[in-house]
Amino acid sequence: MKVKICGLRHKKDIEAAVEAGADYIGFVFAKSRRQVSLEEAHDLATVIPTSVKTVGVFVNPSMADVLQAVKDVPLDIVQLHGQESPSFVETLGVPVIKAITLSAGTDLSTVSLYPKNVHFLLDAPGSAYEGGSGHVFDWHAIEPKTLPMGRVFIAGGLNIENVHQAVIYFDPYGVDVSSGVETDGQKDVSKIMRFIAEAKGDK
Ligand SMILES: O=C(O)c1ccccc1N[C@@H]1O[C@H](COP(=O)(O)O)[C@@H](O)[C@H]1O
Repeated sequence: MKVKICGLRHKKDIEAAVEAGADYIGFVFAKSRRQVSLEEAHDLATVIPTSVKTVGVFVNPSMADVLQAVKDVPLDIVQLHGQESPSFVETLGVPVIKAITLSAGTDLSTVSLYPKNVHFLLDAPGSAYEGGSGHVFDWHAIEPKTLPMGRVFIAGGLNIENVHQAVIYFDPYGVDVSSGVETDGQKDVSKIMRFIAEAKGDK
């Protein structure tokens, strides 16, 4: 099971996540209380080994901004959390995780319109920002077999208590967390380590 820890802003948290076995480290460039600048992400990325992928999170960015970040940080993958179209993703030409926010009436048939190498991330709708709300979407509104689960990350309100259930229910490619590994709005190293162990089943 792949694990992405998102919204990291301090080297000590990144080092703990890498040490515990995180596969992806996410930097939020979108408007958020977790937002980092390109310069900050570049400095933070110096403690990430090449075996761990760096992911930049954007909401409806310009192509130029994304490509600048890919080059400057550098980023391995771009996570698009807005209404970015299949043609935007195709033209971008870099590895993409496309977020799909799930609420009543979300049309999942759009998934098939994106390039076949795109990964998807299922998330709850945002509240203050476009993501990272800590809210869980209605898992049972989704029939896992209708989605390419080998290319899907589950996100949205995951934490130490529910991540094992999410892994069993969806059997996804990976899981993704931000709020659930925080205490009082700050990343919590102990929660990061326990989350990764729970997700990977090596408690
Ligand atoms: O984390 C944010 O602040 C954020 C802001 C804007 C778009 C996406 C964002 N985060 C992504 O949302 C998922 C779910 O977050 P949570 O675990 O429910 O807090 C997170 O993993 C990020 O990929």
